[in-house]
Amino acid sequence: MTATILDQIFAHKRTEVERQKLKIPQAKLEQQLGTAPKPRSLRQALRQPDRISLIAEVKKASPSKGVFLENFNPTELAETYASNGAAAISVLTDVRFFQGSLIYLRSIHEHLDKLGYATPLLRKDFLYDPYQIYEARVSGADAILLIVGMLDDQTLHELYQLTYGLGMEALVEVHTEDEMTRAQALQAQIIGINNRDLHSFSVDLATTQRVSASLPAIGDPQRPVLVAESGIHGPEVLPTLREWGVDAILVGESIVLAPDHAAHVRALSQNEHRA
Ligand SMILES: O=P(O)(O)OC[C@@H](O)[C@@H](O)c1c[nH]c2ccccc12
Repeated sequence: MTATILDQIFAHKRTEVERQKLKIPQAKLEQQLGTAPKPRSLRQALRQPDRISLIAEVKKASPSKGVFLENFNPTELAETYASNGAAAISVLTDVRFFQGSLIYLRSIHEHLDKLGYATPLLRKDFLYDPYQIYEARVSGADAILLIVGMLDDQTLHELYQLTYGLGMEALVEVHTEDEMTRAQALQAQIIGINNRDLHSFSVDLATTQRVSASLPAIGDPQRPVLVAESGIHGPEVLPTLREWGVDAILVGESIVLAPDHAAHVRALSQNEHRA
């Protein structure tokens, strides 16, 4: 089997995390927990009865498509998202492949705080080690991403418990029916279905419909908050997603590539469809 970009990402991530641990040991991060800002609830921000909520992503680049934004200003972008109706903001912190940074997360938190926005922030990265969860918390994350496909059940469980133990929430990402079964076994409260296959990078929106079929019925209080992730270009797909029982969408590329970021965020956020 040839090494995919995903394999390269994992291999490099290990090096990155081990290097960070030498710079700032976990004990040091744990000491900083006392002064870290109190997390806001992603779940509450996403679950609106009559609309699809938008998680807008601060995304400079991707491994499959390269750099999206030459003049990338993460705090300005986040401000545009928050002031135009995004319910939450996803901040990519992977350095090598997405050209993100934990520093962006921290500065976005500070910037929005100063402006009076309490928009929850999601740390978007390839998380596999408790160290990264502590890192997220002290950097101002309210929630983190856990990708089921890259974690064994024990690690998944451990990271999930730690996340909630530290007062944050997890967006548990799946791409297949099997992964959905594992997310449900975890009793995950927020489940994201990634329409993009992380191995081939091909995108198919129908993944959301297919993979969500095993969830409790729409309206059932046991049903987790459902997020459709990736490949969403414009508001025209929102009515269909609503029919499929989607509570929120996670959008990066189409926003950062839009000529007018604010207008595109507004278009994706203002979608009141009465059921
Ligand atoms: O840029 P898009 O197609 O709107 O997708 C956003 C988001 O879903 C995507 O960035 C993503 C979903 N899961 C991930 C895991 C790692 C890195 C990135 C991702």
